[in-house]
Amino acid sequence: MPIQLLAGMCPALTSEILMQLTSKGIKQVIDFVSMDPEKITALCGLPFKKVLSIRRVLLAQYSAFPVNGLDLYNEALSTLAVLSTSCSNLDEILDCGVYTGEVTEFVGVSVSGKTQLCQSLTIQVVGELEQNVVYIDTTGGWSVKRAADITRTRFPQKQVSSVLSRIQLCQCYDIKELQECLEQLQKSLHNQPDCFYSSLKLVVVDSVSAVLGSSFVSGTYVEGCSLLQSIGRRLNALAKDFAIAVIITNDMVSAASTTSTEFYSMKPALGRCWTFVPSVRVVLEPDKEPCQLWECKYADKSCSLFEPTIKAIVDKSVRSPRQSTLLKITNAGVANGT
Ligand SMILES: Nc1ncnc2c1ncn2[C@@H]1O[C@H](COP(=O)(O)OP(=O)(O)OP(=O)(O)O)[C@@H](O)[C@H]1O
Repeated sequence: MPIQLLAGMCPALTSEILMQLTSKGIKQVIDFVSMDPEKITALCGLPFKKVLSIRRVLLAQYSAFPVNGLDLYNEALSTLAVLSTSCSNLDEILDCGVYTGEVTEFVGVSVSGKTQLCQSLTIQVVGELEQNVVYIDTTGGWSVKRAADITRTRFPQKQVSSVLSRIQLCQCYDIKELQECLEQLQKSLHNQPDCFYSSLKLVVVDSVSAVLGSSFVSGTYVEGCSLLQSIGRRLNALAKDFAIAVIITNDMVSAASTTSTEFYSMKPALGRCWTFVPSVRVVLEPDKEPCQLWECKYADKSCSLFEPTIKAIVDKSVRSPRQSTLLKITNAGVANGT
């Protein structure tokens, strides 16, 4: 803040003193309060006591209220929540579940179970914790029938319609729509137009990589990257500012391998400019060939017999080491694998 703006606000800071300060290069309030008062006295030829009194007034009026480390720690604890996934294997590798204030990413090839996991977690949060969820679907993968089936199997005593009414579904099919949707969500969380937002604990984006293609095709590569980074920042801001858990999914794509034994290897579609976004990244690897899983994905009847097993590997985490576990997709959603 320029020191000139304080003219008339602090009686001791007269226009002559302001001129003397600015002529000696002390142009910002921060320059004044951070400089040694004796140095200011010598530099500007001002009385030492006057400099001290101006400094005291400025510090009292304009500095932030001091908070100690313990208060900050307690505040962080009170806003932190860990949402259990209902699957003990997954909770174990995630250090008890999905954390509010963080972005958790699930990466995997097509049919590796990313959407099933997102739907499963959503039903868990609305059914068990009775908290609200915003589900942003960019692939058309959200299925009300599947959500209702998981609800009926997991919470037979609850009314499906009342559980599902806690979910707000948003469909976006390009990166700009996604950006607008997140912007709108941030505004709604600030203004709280209805009580839905005060109990919002989870935001799901399935998938971020699916909206990437359209923007890279229609715009330049740099434009696509900057849009992607702004989405990443927005997701993190949502998580941190409103103590919400954010779950996103990311596809795997083949890329030229750096080892001499393989021609290509699989890599997350959202590349380097995305790596700073998630605090936790879990890679999902199905045990079956994708073609078998595709058959099952589009043949509803066989799914319950099939129950594919998925290996979940923690690839990045601020808490737990790299570890893996087995999961299974069942009629009741994601469960422990054998
Ligand atoms: N009711 C069910 N019971 C058991 N397994 C199921 C059921 N419904 C779907 N599946 C399994 O879930 C898998 C599909 O997972 P999902 O659609 O979550 O994949 P995905 O990683 O999101 O794929 P994509 O990236 O193509 O959207 C299939 O292997 C299918 O067999």
